[in-house]
Amino acid sequence: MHKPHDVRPFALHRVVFMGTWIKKENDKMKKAISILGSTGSIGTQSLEVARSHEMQIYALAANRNVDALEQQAREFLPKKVCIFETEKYAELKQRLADLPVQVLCGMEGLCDIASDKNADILINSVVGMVGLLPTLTAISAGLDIALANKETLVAGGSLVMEQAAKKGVRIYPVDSEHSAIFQCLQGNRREQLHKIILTASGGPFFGKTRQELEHVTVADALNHPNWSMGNKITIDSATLMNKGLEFIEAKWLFDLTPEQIEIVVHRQSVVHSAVEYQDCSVIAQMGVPDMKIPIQYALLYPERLPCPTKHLSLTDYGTLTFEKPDMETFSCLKTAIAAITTGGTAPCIVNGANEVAVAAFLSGKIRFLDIGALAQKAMEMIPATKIETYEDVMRADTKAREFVRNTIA
Ligand SMILES: NC(=O)C1=CN([C@@H]2O[C@H](COP(=O)(O)OP(=O)(O)OC[C@H]3O[C@@H](n4cnc5c(N)ncnc54)[C@H](OP(=O)(O)O)[C@@H]3O)[C@@H](O)[C@H]2O)C=CC1
Ligand SMILES: CC(=O)[C@@H](O)[C@H](O)COP(=O)(O)O
Ligand SMILES: [Mn+2]
Repeated sequence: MHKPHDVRPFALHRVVFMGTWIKKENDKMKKAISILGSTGSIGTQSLEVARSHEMQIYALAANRNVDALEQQAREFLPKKVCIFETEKYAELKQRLADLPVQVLCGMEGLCDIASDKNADILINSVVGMVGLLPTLTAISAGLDIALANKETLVAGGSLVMEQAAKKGVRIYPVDSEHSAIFQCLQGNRREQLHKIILTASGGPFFGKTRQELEHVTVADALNHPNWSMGNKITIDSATLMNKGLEFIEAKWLFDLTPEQIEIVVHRQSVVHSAVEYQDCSVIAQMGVPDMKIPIQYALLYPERLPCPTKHLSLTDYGTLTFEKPDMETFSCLKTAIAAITTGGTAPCIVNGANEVAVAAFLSGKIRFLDIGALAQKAMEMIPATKIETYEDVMRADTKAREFVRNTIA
């Protein structure tokens, strides 16, 4: 590995050429960003936002997509690049040999980037609870986080929020609903909040019966009506586990009780969520369904600059609809709410079971309804325990994964 670069490249005013850093004094828009999960749906849209505001990219990380990572490294000239899969390290290093970039790998590499305060903010957009340790590492280092990786909060929300508060680290929500809630909370008194209204699209199977869901295919489940996203979250949207994970994410981000969270199915995904205050005023955040809006808000908060997306035309929609979710057919939602009501490691168990079950569904090993059944069974069979440390979370996650693997085998 070559010698790391100047460790304080952003401290001074510099205007630089040919791939070195541009940092203008007093220019708050020109943030330096590190992205974990840069090759995914959120990662690439984050880079679009960064490109449109000429932000600096300090570091990039992916799982195993060497082609995309190489291309991103050539365009954005980061100081550090990490590939999680160690078997891909030598190839990436060789491909980037002509660039002044430090190439890292594995969890060590992710945590190196997460703790590097040459960046102003870390976007955590990896998929799965593998994102928890980098999140905790960024918090220990005192680095602010734009958090898309909801599994981090589902599995270890108590640890994350406690440590962020202790360190004074800001966690900006990227998830569209949570960004909406965060936006609706601005300028109002938190103690006067009555409840939040978390909207759900209902996914591709809205209105279907369990019998109709028995033989749906992977392609059917990946056909989300409004959003183009990575495979795992798209399946979660189809089972409504995504809304269950978001219920738990909202609980931790905004310090709510389960009773303060209402889920409403809103098929158009235009109202991204709403909050109701004690005076019965409901404030909603709306916009076209495009993740670049919440990503940009997280990165530029509190600024509201032009975003590379479309303006919302309400008359193009005409009608916006709101309905109750069907928790009997979409049992994942019920299971996730039961898990956070139980507390401790229960949400982590449901999350771990769901991650393995979704992967099994995507590879054709189980059927669609098995996902919810496995998550529920894991929660029933594995006793929930208190979370005091990261190891407590990891133990529960491992048990849940083993349980599902053994049940499927
Ligand atoms: N997509 C969306 O619109 C939304 C997503 N989210 C949340 O954001 C997160 C990311 O979702 P999305 O972008 O859709 O997912 P994708 O599957 O599109 O992308 C996942 C990204 O994470 C990388 N990755 C996976 N595992 C690791 C690892 N161990 N180490 C480093 N990188 C890793 C992947 O790399 P590689 O390409 O090499 O596999 C890829 O860059 C999820 O938690 C999701 O729930 C939240 C709201 C909306
Ligand atoms: C874009 C985003 O934030 C997703 O989490 C979205 O919410 C998925 O849609 P569902 O409402 O169908 O889960
Ligand atoms: Mn969401």
